[in-house]
Amino acid sequence: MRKNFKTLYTRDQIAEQVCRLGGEIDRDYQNREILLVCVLKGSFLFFADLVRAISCPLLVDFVRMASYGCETVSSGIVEMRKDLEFSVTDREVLIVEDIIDTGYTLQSLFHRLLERQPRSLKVCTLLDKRIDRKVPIEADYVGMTLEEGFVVGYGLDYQERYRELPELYIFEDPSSAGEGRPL
Ligand SMILES: O=P(O)(O)OC[C@H]1O[C@H](OP(=O)(O)OP(=O)(O)O)[C@H](O)[C@@H]1O
Ligand code: HPA
Ligand SMILES: [Mg+2]
Repeated sequence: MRKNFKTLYTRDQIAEQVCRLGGEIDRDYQNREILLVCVLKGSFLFFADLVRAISCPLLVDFVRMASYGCETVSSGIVEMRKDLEFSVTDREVLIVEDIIDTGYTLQSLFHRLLERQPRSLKVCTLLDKRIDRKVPIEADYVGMTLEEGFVVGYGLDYQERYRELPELYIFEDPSSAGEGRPL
């Protein structure tokens, strides 16, 4: 293992939480159709696993939000680079995020979708990092809480790298980006 990657959650630990979340969502939606919204890019692997852990009927759609660029600190300016294709009006909508950190990304998306008058609007996040939260926004379904650190792997990036790693890691040394990968 390279010293700049510290394992946060293994594949099995992630799978266990995804399975739990799928069960909670099934219990709450009671077989009603859900429009699941994948927040690209970071959520793509979590989303792909979560849809297969849910038994309710569902539709999938994708938005692209971005605020971090190449930094590990949010710019606070959230761009919607790709909108949904489905209308959310009168649908049961569930936003699927990989991580809530400052909350700026989710807040921006949540308010945009709320204006379109969904029947319900909820949030599921794999990781909830509360320490740097700048706006009061909470998820309805949380995989794991995170105390501190910048996370990569399982969809999450640092400067667009490491999304493909199957586990979640704390990335300890941004200055070494690109030099190594966990072995
Ligand atoms: O709560 P916040 O501080 O807003 O941070 C969370 C968001 O930041 C990351 O997206 P990013 O802007 O890096 O785009 P990406 O998903 O393409 O990596 C992450 O995937 C979340 O969507
Ligand atoms: O810890 C993180 N990792 C990757 N992207 C992020 N965006 C906000 N926080 C993070
Ligand atoms: Mg990112």
